[in-house]
Amino acid sequence: MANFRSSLRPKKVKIVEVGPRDGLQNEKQPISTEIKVNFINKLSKTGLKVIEATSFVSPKHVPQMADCNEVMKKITREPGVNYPVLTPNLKGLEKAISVDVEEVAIFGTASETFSQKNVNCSIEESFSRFHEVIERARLAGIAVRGYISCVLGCPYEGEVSPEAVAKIAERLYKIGCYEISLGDTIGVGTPGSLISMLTAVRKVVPVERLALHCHDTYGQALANIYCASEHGVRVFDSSVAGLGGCPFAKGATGNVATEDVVYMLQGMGFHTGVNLENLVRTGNYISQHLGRQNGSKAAIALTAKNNL
Ligand SMILES: CC(C)(COP(=O)([O-])OP(=O)([O-])OC[C@H]1O[C@@H](n2cnc3c(N)ncnc32)[C@H](O)[C@@H]1OP(=O)([O-])[O-])[C@@H](O)C(=O)NCCC(=O)NCCSC(=O)C[C@@](C)(O)CC(=O)[O-]
Repeated sequence: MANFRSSLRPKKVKIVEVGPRDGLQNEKQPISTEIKVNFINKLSKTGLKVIEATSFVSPKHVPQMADCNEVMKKITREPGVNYPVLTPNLKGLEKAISVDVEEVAIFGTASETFSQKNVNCSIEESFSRFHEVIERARLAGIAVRGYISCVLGCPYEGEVSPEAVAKIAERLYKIGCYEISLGDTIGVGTPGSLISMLTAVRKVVPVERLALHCHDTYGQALANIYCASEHGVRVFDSSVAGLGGCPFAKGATGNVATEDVVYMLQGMGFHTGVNLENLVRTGNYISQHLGRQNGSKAAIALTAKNNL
């Protein structure tokens, strides 16, 4: 009976909403702090439990995130919702601590050239920074997530081997990242390349500690997420309305749209905790402010069907 009951319980997935950070970081038009704060506050009412709010990086490198302090001070933090931020170094972490963040993310890559373009240092140098961040975060009681970019291809070096990704994943895990997010930064991966990479990474990091972060440049993101879910991954990063792209990855387009991910996962029987209609309204809100159509197919369909 117990087994029968547990088989009826919906399987849980965690959605990490990266719209306010990955989604907006590459926007060339100025977006006011007020709009960002409204956007995050609306996301907070959708049932999402993790909303990556901003990044504490150099404003010279990423001007759109220059208001990180104000954003963190002005948002209404809902109980039970986590608002992680990106911190590439100790300077970013100290600033994040000053506004009471509870979780940060460090970001590495398996491609030397991408590392230089993104954070202006080698992979090895980036790990020296990570050690400092992890040590300080531990003292402050702050959880640290680790990203790896270019896991299925690099805009500068092309193919990236699964072994190279596994090596970085293992290092991030061993230095104390509680979760490793595998980023297909330029959206080139297919279920074929994803399985090879995931197989290599799962040998060194437990699958419960892995997340998948897909950009949808080649339209493969949902197929990749489905495939990863069949291989045990239960954490998926996405951006509402399909916003996004990395300023240091030529040709990178938006993240997979959260509305599409939620629609698919709920259809597969996963419990996401997300109210899809509220999510669609929030995606429409930010899309209107950016002056473009919502990039989610599910959102466009539901907006028309339900008059949202
Ligand atoms: C990493 C650095 C800071 C190195 O930057 P740098 O120029 O090599 O370092 P620096 O230490 O010599 O500092 C240069 C200036 O930046 C300042 N600075 C230094 N650190 C900070 C900081 N934390 N916050 C604010 N200011 C900072 C520092 O004080 C100095 O200011 P100046 O003296 O010239 O006035 C820089 O290269 C940088 O900020 N890069 C931005 C990287 C970034 O945000 N990329 C996008 C996010 S990653 C991503 O999108 C991929 C992901 C995660 O989504 C997954 C995927 O899709 O693959």
